[in-house]
Amino acid sequence: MACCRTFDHHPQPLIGPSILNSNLALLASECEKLLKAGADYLHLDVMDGQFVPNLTFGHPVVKCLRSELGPKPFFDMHMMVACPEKWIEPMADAGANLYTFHLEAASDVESIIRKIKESGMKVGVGIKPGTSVESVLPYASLVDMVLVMTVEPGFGGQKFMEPMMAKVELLRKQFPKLNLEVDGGVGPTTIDVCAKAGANMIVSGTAVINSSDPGAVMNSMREKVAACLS
Ligand SMILES: O=C(CO)[C@H](O)[C@H](O)COP(=O)(O)O
Ligand SMILES: [Fe+2]
Repeated sequence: MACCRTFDHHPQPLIGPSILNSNLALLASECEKLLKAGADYLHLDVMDGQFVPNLTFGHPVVKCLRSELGPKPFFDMHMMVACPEKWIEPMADAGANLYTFHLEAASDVESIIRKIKESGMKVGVGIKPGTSVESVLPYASLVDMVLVMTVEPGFGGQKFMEPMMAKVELLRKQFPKLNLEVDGGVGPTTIDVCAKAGANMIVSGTAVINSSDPGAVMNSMREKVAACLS
């Protein structure tokens, strides 16, 4: 099981299933199944209907999930919200471990990073497909993780955008110790390019959830990432 320690060392291969397309009415048991099958962390997609044209859940659900699952599982909050600063304290209080906001939604990036750190959570910053990698470079040394979106945020089950790998390559080259996450359309058919580009945190939704053997899918992706990191 991953924990905050993960972010204090050289990047590790970590698989974080996205529960977006799972049965949300059975959220806790779906998460338990994924953790038992070998998930390193849980990627929880928060959408507010403003930053993206879709709506999921917020901190009250995360708080209940924490209480159901106990203190161990690592919660990676993918905050697809228009006002990222608004939810920092509620998410920290709900038991979130990593708070990833979108650069496009932030008016004062450094202040948001500082507030997240003060709340005790790790910090991630994400960029949408249309956002240049150059725009995130000034913040890469201030955060624990950079998320490169490989689909337009808002929905699971979309097609992987391979041109985004150039962003991952550049970030890995300039920041060898940084955690780099890819999210969107990642699964057995797209993991190779992600691993070769240098991603170490792999979000995978439908490819894991729809598989008859989620554990095997996650293990195989982890091995591919590990082979490229070493
Ligand atoms: O952030 C997301 C969408 O905005 C999801 O994390 C992502 O789409 C995962 O699902 P899939 O692997 O099915 O694409
Ligand atoms: Fe996500």
